[in-house]
Amino acid sequence: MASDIELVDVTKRYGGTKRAAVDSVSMTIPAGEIVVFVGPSGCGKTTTMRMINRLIEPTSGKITIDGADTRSLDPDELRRGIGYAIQQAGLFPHMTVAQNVGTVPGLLGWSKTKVRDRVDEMLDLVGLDPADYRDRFPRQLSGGQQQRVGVARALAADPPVLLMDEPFGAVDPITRGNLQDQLLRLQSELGKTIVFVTHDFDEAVKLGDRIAVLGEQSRILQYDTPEAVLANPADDTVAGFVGAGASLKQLTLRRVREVELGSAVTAPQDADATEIRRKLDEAGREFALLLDGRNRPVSWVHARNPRSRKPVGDLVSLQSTLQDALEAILTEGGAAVVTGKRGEYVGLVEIDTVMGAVQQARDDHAGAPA
Ligand SMILES: Nc1ncnc2c1ncn2[C@@H]1O[C@H](COP(=O)(O)OP(=O)(O)OP(=O)(O)O)[C@@H](O)[C@H]1O
Repeated sequence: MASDIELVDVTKRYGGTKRAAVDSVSMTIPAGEIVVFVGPSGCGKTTTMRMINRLIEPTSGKITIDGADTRSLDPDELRRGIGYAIQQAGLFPHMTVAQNVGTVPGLLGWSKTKVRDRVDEMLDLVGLDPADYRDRFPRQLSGGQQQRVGVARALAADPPVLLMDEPFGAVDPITRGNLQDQLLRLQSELGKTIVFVTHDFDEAVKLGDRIAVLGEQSRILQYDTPEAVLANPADDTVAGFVGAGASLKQLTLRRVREVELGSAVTAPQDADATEIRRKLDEAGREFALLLDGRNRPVSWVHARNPRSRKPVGDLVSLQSTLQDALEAILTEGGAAVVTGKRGEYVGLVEIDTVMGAVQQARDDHAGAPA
């Protein structure tokens, strides 16, 4: 279950300020997508997001969720239908994990057993063993665990809409990466409409189905898919946000399974030198990939010296990104070896394929020069 969100000429002027914090923003957030607001500090991201659940009341303009004008709804009721996760999780310190996660279902009048089951289900979903964590207090959790509980709480009442304001801002980069992966996994099952605020353009690229790059007063500088924003930034400000390495970032968006794989000359690892040389001569290649009895890559051999073998190091899977493949190509030299579900050899990613993918993204999104 997911809902469209529509903002029409939404403006927020805080009391006592001359300039609007958010000036006449209009946008549609499609049902079931993750839309990321990214922009500099103070540009109005949080204000724009909080107007959706009326934690901040718009000065003018209209916001609808599934066509219903949010002004026509009771704010408390509206907020119960919208999950909300914020930086540092915002957990109630005097409540246990279970009480935190169960807050909204409790307010909605669910029975005790139903709330308890739901809490356990949500903790499982975000990778925390309920038996271990249910009765802890927030201070007894790491930063990353608190963030997970924050996400579990936001999801507990199964709201069609989720607002996430820098929810992973306060954790180290590795935990942050794990939390992002987990959110993407959850979203592939849940298909919520998610509005996500971040300062971090790389996070926006990773998570967003679409990115709204916001400037001063939440002016929308560009609203498009990450691929399109990277390949063709709308103006210099957006280009500045994209930063250096746009091509490398493009590669994080493409998976190995999406490109045509090359093939290596292969031989069983116990093949003799003459046999290997014959195969290489036939194919006009220099290197052969030796496989074990279950077709798993073991080592590379060179035609000139078939007895000296170089173990295969970095492998990539069909799920890996092309950036992972490039990394493997650079460390391994030559090509990245791709393996399937059971570790079996399925093909190679070569450097030309990687370069072709970057070029293709540019061609696909080539617009009028900004
Ligand atoms: N309660 C308030 N009263 C007056 N001005 C406010 C208030 N809250 C925010 N502002 C101003 O509104 C503008 C937008 O703030 P907002 O928090 O929405 O920006 P943001 O893009 O989320 O920033 P950050 O990334 O730093 O969190 C800022 O200039 C801020 O100073």
